[in-house]
Amino acid sequence: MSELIKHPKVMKKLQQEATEIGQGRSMIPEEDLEKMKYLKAVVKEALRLRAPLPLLVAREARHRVNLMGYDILPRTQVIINAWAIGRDPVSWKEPEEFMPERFLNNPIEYKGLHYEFLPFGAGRRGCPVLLFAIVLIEHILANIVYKFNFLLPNSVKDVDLDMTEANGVTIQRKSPSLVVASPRSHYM
Ligand code: HEM
Repeated sequence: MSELIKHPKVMKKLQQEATEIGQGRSMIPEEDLEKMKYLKAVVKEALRLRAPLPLLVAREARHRVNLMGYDILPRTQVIINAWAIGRDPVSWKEPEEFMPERFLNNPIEYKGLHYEFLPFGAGRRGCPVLLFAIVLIEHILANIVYKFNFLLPNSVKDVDLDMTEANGVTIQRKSPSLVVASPRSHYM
């Protein structure tokens, strides 16, 4: 939500898609989420730039491996930084920018097969509820942007929104998110 509020053009495009798919109904049903290609790109981009669990569950090396010149001995604890992987300039153009368009017509998925994008981890310790989490996020986001506009209070400008992240196991903004939600008239 913070990235959407900071990027009003992205929010507008997402709301246009929601209006098209919602067709004036009281709610966008789960079965229509598949048609919302821009929504899916927005969710992926948020997971790339703001990986909610930045460090994956720690692993232990089973064999000796040489990785980019580093010798990793058996039983070494390895911590994988999914947050940094999602911002690696080798894999991502303008990695610090929030640009959902990068995921349109792009086969990269978060299911643990594309190692440049691991918001849910990978392998046998990968997040077991990935599909449930994605449906929840998409369904809630589709419906709140369908029904509401969001403005920053106290004349704060979107460009000035402080996106500093707090330290912790999960990522969240350091300052609280204060927004004013107003109903969209007839969801238009
Ligand atoms: C946006 C939502 C979520 C994200 C981005 C996320 C991400 C992750 C990540 C990165 C891991 C570590 C994977 C690895 O090390 O390879 C993980 C593990 C796990 N997640 Fe999620 N998760 C989300 C939601 C949830 C929810 C809603 C639940 C429970 C209802 C959940 C339950 C778990 C559990 C139990 C593990 C540990 C699996 C294991 O160690 O074997 N996650 N999740």
